[in-house]
Amino acid sequence: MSTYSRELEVAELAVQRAAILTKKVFHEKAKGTVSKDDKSPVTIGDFGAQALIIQAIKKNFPGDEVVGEEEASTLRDNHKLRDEIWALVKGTKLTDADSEKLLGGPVESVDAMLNAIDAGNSAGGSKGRIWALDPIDGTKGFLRGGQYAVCLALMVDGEVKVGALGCPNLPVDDSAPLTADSGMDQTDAEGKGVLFSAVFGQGATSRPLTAGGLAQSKPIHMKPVNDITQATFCESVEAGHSSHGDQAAIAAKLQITKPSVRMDSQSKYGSIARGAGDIYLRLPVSATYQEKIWDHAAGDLIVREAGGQVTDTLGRRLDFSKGRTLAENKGVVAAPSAVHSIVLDVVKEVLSKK
Ligand SMILES: Nc1ncnc2c1ncn2[C@@H]1O[C@H](COP(=O)(O)O)[C@@H](OP(=O)(O)O)[C@H]1O
Ligand SMILES: [Mg+2]
Ligand SMILES: [Mg+2]
Ligand SMILES: [Mg+2]
Repeated sequence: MSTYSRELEVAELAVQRAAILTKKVFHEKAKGTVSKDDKSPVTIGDFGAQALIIQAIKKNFPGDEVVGEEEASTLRDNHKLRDEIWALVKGTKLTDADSEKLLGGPVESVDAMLNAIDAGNSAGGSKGRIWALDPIDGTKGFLRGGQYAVCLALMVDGEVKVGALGCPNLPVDDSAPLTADSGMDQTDAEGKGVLFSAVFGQGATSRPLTAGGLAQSKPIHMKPVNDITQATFCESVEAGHSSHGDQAAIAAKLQITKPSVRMDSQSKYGSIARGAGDIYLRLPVSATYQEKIWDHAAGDLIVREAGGQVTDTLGRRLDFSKGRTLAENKGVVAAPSAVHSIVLDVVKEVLSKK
């Protein structure tokens, strides 16, 4: 067995199972949205997916820690919300019985569910085996029927070794043209739903996210950019997460005329890794915001294993060993290795003039 093959299998199946739950939530009218302290939304889908994934990790790798985005305190007070999530979690399993067994089976009780959610409380750091989990990345995209991703990565001694990204609303076809988030037309109909994954040193792959899809793994590679003026940029939909103005100035300096493709979540990393887009820029809007490790860990590895380079806007590799945030980084520049330095130079030039 190759290194981390069991971790990869568990990660892929756990992401696949969690995506069954998030899709179900999307198709129900009431998504059980609550606002967190920072005013960002969290839904019953985020909580349910976190519970299912941590359950699978703890059953398979009891000594591992998890840095998960969500925590259960709201649910301990709000029993209506808690019970809605429990009904979902209880009813979600993989259709393949052997795979379900590999994940360790169902969550046993409401209390076990709350405890699983709260087990995502690791402080992170540079020692040992720590998983980074974003049960729904791009919650705003999820709510509007756009892109979102179920994101899971294993870090060992602060370095990402395994990454899995489930993107229920991206096309399965790696060569499908990239389309900007445009709302309700991107729902998870047949033909939609892709799972990207990577193991350090072993390349990156994509496959259908749906049942049976795990056997259809294909290697993915970034597209060579022979003429930078023809490159396609991906950026956040939310102008508060990445500066659209700075992106436009950088594109103009590189003489890129194609409009950027705006999409929520780490689906941007997956899309450039398979050559549907070329460059992902995340340009800091606030001087104080620290990026969260769960928003980047899986995507960083998948892009690098597909032939890309990922740094921050100052050219430093993303450092996942600093705790729950990328405390030593500012923004993200992800591009094919051959053109990364060209893009980075222009990013530095534009940002230094501000
Ligand atoms: N001011 C800010 N700057 C950058 N990212 C931010 C931010 N505020 C929130 N985010 C993060 O942006 C993520 C979405 O990224 P994107 O814009 O690429 O879709 C959110 O993930 P969640 O949706 O999991 O909360 C959240 O963690
Ligand atoms: Mg969030
Ligand atoms: Mg996120
Ligand atoms: Mg999230």
